[in-house]
Amino acid sequence: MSAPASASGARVLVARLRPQRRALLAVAGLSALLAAPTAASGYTVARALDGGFLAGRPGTGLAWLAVLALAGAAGAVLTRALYRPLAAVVEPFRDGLVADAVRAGLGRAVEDGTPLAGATATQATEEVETARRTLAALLRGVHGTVSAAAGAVAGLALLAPQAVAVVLPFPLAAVLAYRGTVRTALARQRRRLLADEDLAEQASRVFGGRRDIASCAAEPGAARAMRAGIEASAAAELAVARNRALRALTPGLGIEVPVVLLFALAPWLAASGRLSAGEVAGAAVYLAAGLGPALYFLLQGGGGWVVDLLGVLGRLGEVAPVAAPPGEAELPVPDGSGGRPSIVLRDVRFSYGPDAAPVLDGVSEEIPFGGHVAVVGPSGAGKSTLAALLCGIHRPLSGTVAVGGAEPADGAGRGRRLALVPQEAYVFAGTVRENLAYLAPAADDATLLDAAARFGLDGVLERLGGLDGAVPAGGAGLSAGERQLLALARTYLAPAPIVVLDEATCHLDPVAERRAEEAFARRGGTLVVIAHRLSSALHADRILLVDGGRTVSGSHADLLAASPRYRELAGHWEPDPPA
Ligand SMILES: Nc1ncnc2c1ncn2[C@@H]1O[C@H](COP(=O)(O)OP(=O)(O)OP(=O)(O)O)[C@@H](O)[C@H]1O
Repeated sequence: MSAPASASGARVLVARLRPQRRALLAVAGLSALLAAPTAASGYTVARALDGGFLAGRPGTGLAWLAVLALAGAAGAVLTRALYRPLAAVVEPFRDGLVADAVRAGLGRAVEDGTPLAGATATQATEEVETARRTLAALLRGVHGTVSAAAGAVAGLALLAPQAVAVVLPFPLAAVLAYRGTVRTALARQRRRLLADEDLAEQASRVFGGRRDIASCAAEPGAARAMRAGIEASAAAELAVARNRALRALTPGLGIEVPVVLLFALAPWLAASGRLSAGEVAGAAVYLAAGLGPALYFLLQGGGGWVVDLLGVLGRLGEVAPVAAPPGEAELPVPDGSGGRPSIVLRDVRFSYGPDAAPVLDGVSEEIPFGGHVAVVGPSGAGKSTLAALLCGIHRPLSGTVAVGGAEPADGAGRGRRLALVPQEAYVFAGTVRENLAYLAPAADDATLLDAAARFGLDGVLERLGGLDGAVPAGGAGLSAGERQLLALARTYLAPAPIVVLDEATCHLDPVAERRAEEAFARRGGTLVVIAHRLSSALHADRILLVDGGRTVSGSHADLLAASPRYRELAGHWEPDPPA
């Protein structure tokens, strides 16, 4: 369990850090410069002792210590300069994770009808915040300690190459011992995250249903369920803490043991002429002040943070993938499904309340794959109700509705089977690209521009500043028609093979409406248009008249001949726009 978790956590980490490459390079560059003051530390101490204080030249010793102080000051200036690029890495990283978690939660809600519940909130807030805080702490710690460790090893190799072979195996052994505990740590951390999510889910169910719980006197059962969740979460937390305690022992092996060894051997090293007193002191400085903080950071703080970060990112990667959901290869619209019809309504009855008169009463229709159907009828006849039944917004009281072979409200991927454009076009704050590509995140710029051109959006794009132009919240500054065109182009790009336009062109002039319907007709797939103009109906393969709870369908000529209601409607419609 732990290996895939860490691998998927690492994938999310890489994917989310990739856009911040430049800031990361700045962090790495400044960190490399920070190695210099540490590399100088042991050497200056050795020279201060051997060439200064121990040689009876305190002035020289003080001068070397002044060099040490200057190196420390330079390190402080470099550390300060690091904070700007660090922020440029961490904040966009958090924003990206929040966007992934919210997008995935909404995607599940739209596609599978999974309600947006406590787990999504925990993912988008608690888990993302843990990831942000951990990454920030890691980067802050890593830049100083990695450079200090590199500086210490380089300095030690220059000052006392003989000491390197004696001293370095200890920190390496400590790292290996620590590594042995990581696998268990990852598994335990994942169990803790799942327990927290279960608890949040349980709490949102219990709090959401508290009135029902009170009215059924089900409080003891609800309390038992909550207690079980809390106990599971506490047990998982305890298991993580135990693992941490074990790991906390490893740094001593890496640093304290070799420092003691070095001092124990110092008389022999000095007497045999292998190391001077100053070099022993310098080597101890490298160990304690250079390698020591790095190892403590790695094994006590940073290593645990890596485990936490990979664990939490692994979990986020499971529920909120960074990669765009549908690839371009999945997008093409099927041109048929083994001869099965695209939409089937069988004896559908629907009313808005138990005592309300049915809006639809015994409707049976079949729409083939690739069909283009216009739904017409007098105001209040039930056209939008029919569209809502097709989309699974309402369920029939009796009878069945099947869309793309499945019940509209159920099943995974319903958003990939059918897309609805309602009369009120939804346009959100973001770029034009984000608005267009919302249902087809994998679409490239050329595809987006092509779709925009098909809907006559070139002028709008030019005005807003192209695909990167900003769309204000609610589409402020765009006309109702322009908002509809954006929503239509977005749906045009969607993978769904069945599209329902519910008066989605009502704010367009007849020419723009015609262009939009032609674009959808050429796109392929099944098109159901709730029409408000005769021209829309005339361009469809089939017209479906909703009237008095029933439907009649046929061609324009069929309906003119058979239906007085249709003749009446056709008489009131605007004439066709001039060609
Ligand atoms: N949420 C609702 N609750 C109760 N009744 C509703 C609801 N929505 C629609 N109705 C009623 O159901 C009937 C059908 O409404 P619907 O909106 O489907 O008609 P329509 O043919 O789309 O009308 P229009 O062309 O005016 O948009 C109407 O009598 C309407 O008042």
